[in-house]
This record gives sequence, C-alpha cells and structure tokens, in this order.
Amino acid sequence: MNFNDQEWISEIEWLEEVLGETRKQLDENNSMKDRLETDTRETQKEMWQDLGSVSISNGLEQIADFMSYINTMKNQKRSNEFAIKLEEKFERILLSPYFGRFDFDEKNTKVTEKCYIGISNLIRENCEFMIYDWRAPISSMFYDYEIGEAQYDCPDGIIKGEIILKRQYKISDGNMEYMFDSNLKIDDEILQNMLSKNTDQKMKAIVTTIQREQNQVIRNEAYNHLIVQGAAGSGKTSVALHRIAYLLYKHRETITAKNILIFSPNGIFNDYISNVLPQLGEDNMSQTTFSDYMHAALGPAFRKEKYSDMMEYIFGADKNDYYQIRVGSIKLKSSPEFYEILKQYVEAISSKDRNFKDIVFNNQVIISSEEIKVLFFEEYANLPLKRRLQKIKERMLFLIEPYKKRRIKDEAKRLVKSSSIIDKTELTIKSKALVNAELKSILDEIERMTNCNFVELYRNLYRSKEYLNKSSFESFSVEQIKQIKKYTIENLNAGILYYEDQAPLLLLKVMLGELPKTTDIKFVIIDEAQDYTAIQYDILYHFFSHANITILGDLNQSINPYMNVGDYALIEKIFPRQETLRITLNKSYRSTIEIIKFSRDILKKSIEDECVERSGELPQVVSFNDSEEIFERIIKDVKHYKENGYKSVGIITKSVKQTEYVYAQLKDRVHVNAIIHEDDEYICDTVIIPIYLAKGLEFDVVIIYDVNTDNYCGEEDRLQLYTACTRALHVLNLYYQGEKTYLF
Ligand SMILES: Nc1ncnc2c1ncn2[C@@H]1O[C@H](COP(=O)(O)OP(=O)(O)OP(=O)(O)O)[C@@H](O)[C@H]1O
Repeated sequence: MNFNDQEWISEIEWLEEVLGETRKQLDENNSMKDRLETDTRETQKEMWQDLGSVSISNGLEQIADFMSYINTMKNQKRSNEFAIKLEEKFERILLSPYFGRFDFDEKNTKVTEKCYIGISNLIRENCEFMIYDWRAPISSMFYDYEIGEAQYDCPDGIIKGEIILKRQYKISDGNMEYMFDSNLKIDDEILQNMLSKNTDQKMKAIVTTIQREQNQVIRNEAYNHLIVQGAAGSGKTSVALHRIAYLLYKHRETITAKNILIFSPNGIFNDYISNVLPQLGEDNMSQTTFSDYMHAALGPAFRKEKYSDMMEYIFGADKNDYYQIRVGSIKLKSSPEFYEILKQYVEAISSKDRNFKDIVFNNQVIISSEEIKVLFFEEYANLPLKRRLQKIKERMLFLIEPYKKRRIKDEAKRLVKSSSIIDKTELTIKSKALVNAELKSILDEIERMTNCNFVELYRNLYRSKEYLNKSSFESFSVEQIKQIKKYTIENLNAGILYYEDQAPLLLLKVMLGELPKTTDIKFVIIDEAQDYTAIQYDILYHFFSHANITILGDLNQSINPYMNVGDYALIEKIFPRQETLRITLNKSYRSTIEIIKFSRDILKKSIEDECVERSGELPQVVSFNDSEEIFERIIKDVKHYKENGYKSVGIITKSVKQTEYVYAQLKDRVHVNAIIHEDDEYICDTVIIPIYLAKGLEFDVVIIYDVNTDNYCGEEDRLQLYTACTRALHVLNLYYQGEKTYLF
C-alpha cells in the first residue's frame, strides 16, 4: 500500500517523538543508575569505616548497624538491577520501538486510540501509552482481529469497539524501513518474508507475526492445563516460549522466571531455544529434561541408563535375541496396560494385610494386631502406604517407650544389687544394652510389619504370577513375558536400572508416598509431548499438581516407536477433565509447500492441515552405487548450498553410530560438525546429527543419509523419517544406496 506524503511524514514524526521520549527516559535512568552506584560505594565505605572500630562493649549495637547496612545495600542492589533492566529495555526500544499499530474506536466513546505495539511498554509522564507491550490486554486485538468489530478482555471487563486501521512496520536501528496497512490478518507478506529467510542463529521470537490461533494458546488462562496438538512446524515451541513471556508479564507481581519450568527433549534443544526469552526482554525459565528430573528424584542408587543411550540401543544395536527381549521390555513397560497394572499393584499392596501381629513385651500386649489393623485400614487409610507404615511404626515405638524406660530402671536396680557396678554412666549403658537385646525380636517384628522397600516391591511385581501375564498383554507371548520378567529381575539384581524401568519405579515411589510435591513451580511446559508415556505424565502430574501445565506435541513425530503417548486421551485421564483444554494448531510455518507435501505423503494418512504458501525446490530422492558416491554428493551439496547463502545444513542419520561414521568420512573433505551427545551445544552451521537429537530443531537444508531398506526397514521407522524430513525449511534431499525404503 502506498502512503501519501502526509501519512508518511506523520509516522516519521511519531517515530522521532517515540525515540526522543525513549532517549529522555534512558538518560534519566542512567543518571539514576550512576547515583545508585555512587550511593552503593558510599554505603560500603561507611560500613567498613564503622566496622573498623568494633569493640566488645558495643557489640550488639554494632550488629544492628551492620544489619541495617546490609539491608540498605540489598535494596541498592535490587534498584540497580532494575535500572540495568530498564536500560536494556530502552536500548531495545531505540533499535525497534514497535512493529504494529491499530486504531481502536471504543464503543460509546468518541475517541480513537492509536495503539502502537512493541516488545515493551513506553509510558509518558502523563500516563499516555506511547507503545503498548505486545502482552498487554489491549494488544491482543492486534493478533485476534482484522478491520471491523473487536473486543478485548481487561481487568475491568470486556471492552468492545471497532478497529478502523491496522498497520505494520519494519524499524531497524531506529529507522523506518517500511510500513504498510494490513486490512486482513497479520499480513502474509511479512510472514512469507520472515519464513523465507535462512536460519543464521538459534530459535527466534515471532512476536511480530503471531497468528490468531497461536495467540489463543499463548494467552489462554481459562483452563489450568492445555494440551496442544500441532503439526510439524506449526509453532508449538515458539508458542510455548511466547506463552512463558506472556505469563511472566501477566503475573509479574507474583512469579519470576524461576517459577516456570520447561521440560524439553535434550540439552541441544535447550540451547537452541535459549535466545527467545532474552529477545523478548525476559530472563530464561528453568529448563530440564524428564530424564534429568527423574534421575534426581530416583536418587543415587543404581546405574541409571540415559535416554539417549536407550535410543541409541534401539536404533544402533544388532537385532539379535537379546535385542528382541530389550525392545519387548521397553514396549511392555511403556504400554497403557502396564500403567494400569502398576496402579492395580500399588492398590493391592496398599490394602494387603501385612500379617500384623500383637506386639508383646514383658508379657504385656503393647498393641494388639487388631489395633494395628484399625490404624492401617481405617485411621490412616487415606495416607499412601509408605507414610501410613511410618506413622504406625512411630506409634508402636511411642507405646513401647514407657515399658522400655521402666525395664531399664528395673534392670539398673537389679544390676546394682547383684554386681559391683557403681559408676552411673556404666550402669545406664549396661542396663540399656540388656533391655535393647530383649527388645531386638520385637523391633525386628515392627520392621517387618512396617518396612516399605520400593525396589523390592518393584522386583516382586516381576516375580508375581498374578500381574504380568498373557491375559493382560495380548500382543506378547507367554514366552516373551517370561523372558522380560527374568531380564528385569536380573538387571535389578545387578544394580542396573534401564531407562524403561526408571519411570515405573519412580511412579511406584510417588504413589506409595515417598516423594513430596513441588510447590515453587507455578507453570510447567512440556514440549515434544508425544514422547512421554502415561506413567511419565502421572509422575509429572503428581509433582506439579499445584502448577498450570501446558503440554505441546505432535503425535506424528513419535520418534521412539516403543515409548510414546500414542493418544492424548491417556493424558486426559490423568489430568482433571474440567480443568484441561485440548487445542489443535494445524497450520505449518516452517517448510515450503513441496517439503510439507512430500513429508505428509510419508505418513500415509490424509491430513487436512494448512500451510503458509511458500514454494521452493522439489525434494530430491537420489540413488547412488555406494556410500562413497553419497559422500561425494554431500560434499558437493554442502559447498553449493553454503555458496548460495544457506546457513544451516543438517545431515540427518539414524543413530550416533552412523553420525560418527559419516563424520569420519567427511571431516577432512568439507567443513562439518557432528552432534552426538544430548548435552552438546546447538550449532547453526553444517551438522551431522541423528534423528532423535534433531527433533525440535530446523535447518535451511536437510540431507537424509541413506534412506535404504537397511536403515528404514519397517513401519516403526515411518514417523522418524517424517520427523527428519520436517526439519527442513527450504531444501530436502534424500540419498540412498542399494534398495530404497518402501516408506515413501
Ligand atoms: N507466527 C509465526 N510467525 C513467524 N514464524 C513462525 C510463526 N509460527 C512459527 N514460525 C516459525 O516456524 C518454525 C517452526 O516453529 P516451531 O519450531 O515453534 O514449530 P513446532 O511446532 O514446535 O515444530 P516441530 O514440532 O516440527 O519441531 C520456526 O522457524 C518458527 O520461527
């Protein structure tokens, strides 16, 4: 759209006014910061001068003075940190103060408000908003409405009116590059422009082009928990991070970034997303992986396998008999049936009579078996088993105590009479020792009745005939179940906890009441949600039942064929239904139409999802005579694409083993990097990487190494291949030698 001179001039004037106001506020802030720094130095100096004359006589008074200095310095530090944050904010505004504007006629008022939208608020002394933060209630209309009737929700209620103008800007280094009116939704032109760029850095903020359906997720607070299913590239991770920024703004009085925790697939991904919140002017939230969180909760016992080691085993190990048992074990323990059985098992052991016996000491019944049963089955029935048994044990020991004391006294008298002990300490030690020996069998009995050893209970599950049998697991043969049970017991005996046993053991601990809930985390984000099992969700819900949980995933990207959620209905059984909303994001933003179409064909199901109309090269599937020919082609490709301005090239393999092999072949012939550990740094360059570490990432160019029948041989490889293809923004090439996989 062309602007007449007057319109352009008034926009430039407004930009100057905004920049001028920002500079003024920046100067004021800087003067205040200087003053604060001087004050802090002065306080320190004064304190050391005063402390230099410490004396014993006025000690207390000086402690009070000292505390007062410390408090003053703490306040000065806080004010200083605040001033630094403000300085950063003003500097950000000077570079690009706003990216959008809409003019809003509020109903029943005669005023039209020009709302400029940027990363942060800019407010004049007279309280006029020169820029609204994109997260302010009024700003939601920028994302939700086109020209015409509009409304927004604010603390005073719903405000209705009409949007009469919508405009977008590109301002860099304080200069207006362009602006245009967008009468419809946030204009595809800007979006297309953003999406067609090459990735030259970690993940970026999308605040200027957030789409309406994405905005619904970012700002949704009507439900405690959200489950977001979104196609590959539909912006789930971006939405998750912008939601965090939104929550930090909305609840700034009560929460900080420390109260938000994101569960992501691995350290590479954590690194990849680490720039988004700082770009939005916020501190990064706490980040973890389920594996790390679980390992900490399980404690130091056992050699615990890492998630990536399990994945490597699944994709890289020889498929011998042992492999079949291991994979069977992973499948069985990740199944919804196993989850149900584990719950039934806990229910059963929690209500099983533990053969309670009378506690008799010195011919006196201290607590009868009937009384213990009343405690166990009635009085403490609402507590989880571990806590119930602990309380019963404490009660028994409490009841024994007076009898024990009396016996010690009697024994001491007897010793005085019958022996030559006169030393009081020796007498106490001896009489206590004698009574403790008498009590040994009783204490052993109490221990037997109240002991709750999780590992033993977990092991017993595999020893029992009742729980794990053919009738519960139709897709497993009797022999397979027998082998899995034996294999599990052997590993537990050897002190090894394979990844598939870790969540069940942890859930057992959780259900029996061993682990407390986490209360300082108020918002939890679970990304790549398809890769969690029902047991893992139950654990997360237990730990974070006080928090709001947002779950984002794509069932079509379940890269672990044996360990995944399978269906969100399972999660809805764990999270209270009335508090949980399921949302779908069905527009893809990442890839060209050609890549999206090619990838969707791999899924072999009809998908109605939309995509941004951006065209590029057709994906190439090329056959070669041997690996060496593939390597030569990859070398040519890397050079070609780099020369043509593409920044990131992902050479995706099946496993770490294959990544290492390809890297060894290429490293001296072309500039490449290899990512092989889950905690490696994200590299925006040419990288060779296994699929399971590449999930969530994206590359300008994706080359999938050797899509032959050896590497992609069965249905269990379909979703991996889909995930690999959908990592590409602009170019996708698939190379193979031998026979091409039948999957596409
Ligand atoms: N509204 C938007 N405006 C601009 N870019 C967007 C928008 N939404 C998503 N994108 C871009 O699309 C790409 C994919 O986004 P993101 O990684 O968040 O999607 P995802 O659903 O998590 O992907 P996947 O599940 O396939 O890993 C990113 O480059 C992101 O910047």
